[in-house]
Amino acid sequence: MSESFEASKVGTRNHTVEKQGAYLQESHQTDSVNPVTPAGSMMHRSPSRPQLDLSGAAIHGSQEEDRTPAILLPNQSDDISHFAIDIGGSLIKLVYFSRHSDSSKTPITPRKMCGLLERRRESLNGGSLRHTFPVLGGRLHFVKFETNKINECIEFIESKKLHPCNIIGESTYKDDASEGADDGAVIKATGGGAFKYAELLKDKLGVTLDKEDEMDCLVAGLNFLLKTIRDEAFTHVDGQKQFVQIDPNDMFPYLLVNIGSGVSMIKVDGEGEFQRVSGTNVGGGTFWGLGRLLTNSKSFDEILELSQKGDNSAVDMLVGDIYGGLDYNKIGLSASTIASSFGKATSGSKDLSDYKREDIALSLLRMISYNIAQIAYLNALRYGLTRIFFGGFFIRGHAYTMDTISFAVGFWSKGEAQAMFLRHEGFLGALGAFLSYDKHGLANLTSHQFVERFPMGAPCAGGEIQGPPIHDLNGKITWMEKFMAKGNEIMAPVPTSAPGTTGVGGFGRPLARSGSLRSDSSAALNVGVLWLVPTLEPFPLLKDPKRYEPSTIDLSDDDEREYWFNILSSHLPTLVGTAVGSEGGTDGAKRRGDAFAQAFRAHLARLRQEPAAYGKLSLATLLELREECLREFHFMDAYRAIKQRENEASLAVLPDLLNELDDARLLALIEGVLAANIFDWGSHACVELYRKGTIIEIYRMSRNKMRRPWRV
Ligand SMILES: Nc1ncnc2c1ncn2[C@@H]1O[C@H](COP(=O)(O)OP(=O)(O)O)[C@@H](O)[C@H]1O
Ligand SMILES: CC(C)(COP(=O)(O)O)[C@@H](O)C(=O)NCCC(=O)O
Repeated sequence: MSESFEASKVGTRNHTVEKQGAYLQESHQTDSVNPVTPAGSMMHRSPSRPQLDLSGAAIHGSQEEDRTPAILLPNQSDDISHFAIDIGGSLIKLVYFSRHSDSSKTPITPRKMCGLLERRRESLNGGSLRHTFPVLGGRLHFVKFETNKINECIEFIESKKLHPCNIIGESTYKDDASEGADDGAVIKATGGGAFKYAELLKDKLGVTLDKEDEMDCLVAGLNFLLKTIRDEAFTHVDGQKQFVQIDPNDMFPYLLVNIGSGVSMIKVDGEGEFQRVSGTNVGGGTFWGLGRLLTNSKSFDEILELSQKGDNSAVDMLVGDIYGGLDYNKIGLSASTIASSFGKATSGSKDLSDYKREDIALSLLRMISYNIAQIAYLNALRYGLTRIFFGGFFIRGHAYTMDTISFAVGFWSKGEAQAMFLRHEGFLGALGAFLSYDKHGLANLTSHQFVERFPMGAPCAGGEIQGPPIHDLNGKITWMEKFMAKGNEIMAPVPTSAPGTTGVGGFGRPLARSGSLRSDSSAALNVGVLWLVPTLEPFPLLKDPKRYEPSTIDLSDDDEREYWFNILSSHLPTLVGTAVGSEGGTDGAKRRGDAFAQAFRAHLARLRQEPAAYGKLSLATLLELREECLREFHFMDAYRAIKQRENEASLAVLPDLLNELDDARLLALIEGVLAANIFDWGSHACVELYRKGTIIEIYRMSRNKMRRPWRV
């Protein structure tokens, strides 16, 4: 039981909050798909739903000393971190997996793991391991690097030890005498760099790249995201982000426009059924390359930042410039429509240095975005498609870019087609490559089996680690303290971008809400860490599990959101006190408590700026975020001390209570559970009751007074 909120919510709102408890842990068997690519090549997927191999399971460490000893599953075939890589013309994208378990408690080194796997293989006569592919509980991380700094990527892989074992458990250690030891790990790779850098990766990491086709991977990655990840796709119009619920049974056809260095346009008709229908060499590389030359910017983000302060009418030739300030009404062009991007620069009297870098940056961004959007629309028209997904890192979650593309698609299609964007925009290929490992069976997972988390840890991009390493608690706290001491506001690891107005007919200056973009490294580009909980299944007695929505308080309403943000902020000191108290109130716990408060405040600040930053915001997701934040700072149960006290009080009155109960025991039990559940979510009335009385009184009140539309 937890006292979640202090401040009042009495009477004014009448919400029903259900806990996300409608999932239960169970594994079940589903058939896998074996999609056929257009070229006729089979995309291999796991033939069966995975099982945990529990044989030989043993407690690791002493049960007396350790309250939560780790359980070793020595015969579990693939408890290994590993990755897939997409090496593009501009950026390297890495998707890597890490196990759930606390590595400090289960010090299984990759070498040990290889040994375990070798023994396992021997015991199976080298046979069936390849055919048992358990889906693992663990986390999927998303990281990117600049391709021209590939060595930083290699260092990252080495530092995280992602590469020592290959996907079928073959040892990669040169000194290991076992069969296959010289083969090295086999890593799934896509993008042109999978060919270009194969030798380099072999030399430096000893890994062999198993190349997967780039288009196959893009499509597989996007299909997976649309089917599996909640709040993946969204529209972006006039600075407003709106998540789109995609029906997994009605996803096709659609057009994927992947804006990387160049642009590929792919018509997707089904799982593994697609055709690259078009492309253009005027893409993200063009923007970055030309932009660098023209503005002398040092980074991609610098150009985006410049563009936020620019006025393109100083560079672009507008219809009004040509028509003496008039609209060209007959063909529907207003005076402010861009007639010719960079058209004003034809004037012989001006040099590059006479133009403002900001204006050039905006003009370029609009030129490239409009052009791609227009080609996309024409292809959608050509094939009768109305849904267009834009991916690739050119988008970079940048509001102005998305608004511009949306405007152009809407304008040209007269509202018939819709531009949609993706939170994992640039990771489609890497994800597709990761999914192509036979063993995961990931493609069969459902949205219930993923949870996205946004840790305060160190997002890493371009080789630079921002903030503390994700698993180092002490480093993380020190980092928080350092910033607190400086009086700096720590922002959660996601970027803000300035929404602005745009339009074919307008040249309005973008309205920068924040002064600057958050650094690309801190961005993690609206992408959190995906936790795989493959054993989660929807509660089978739900009337319509697909439509079940556990979060009933939607925080997209400004007032509602502000209300809850204030409640959570004002309750924070009490929560920290409770959490620290539950850990004995030690100095160490206080330090962690302060760091937790700082981290959670940073998340709230981030969400105040951009409520949809982490997906659709509801009260349930906000509370989960807070819980996750507590766990990040190792408060596994903030209410432990209260629970202990309450349990003791409850046990003291239990005999009397049992005597009171009549035949309706089951009903009483369910009512009690529901009452506790409601209390858990912090109704003010319950909190007050709890202050004045005891748990037994709450229970009695729930039985006698509360009348809800329960079925029992
Ligand atoms: N930090 C960055 N460095 C370079 N390019 C970036 C960065 N962030 C976004 N971009 C944009 O992303 C494009 C690359 O997108 P991406 O989808 O990774 O394609 P590719 O596979 O060709 O590398 C670049 O051309 C540039 O427009
Ligand atoms: C060659 C590519 C598939 C490589 O992918 P990228 O690294 O740009 O993501 C892409 O750059 C592209 O589709 N270029 C456009 C070529 C054209 O159709 O004109």
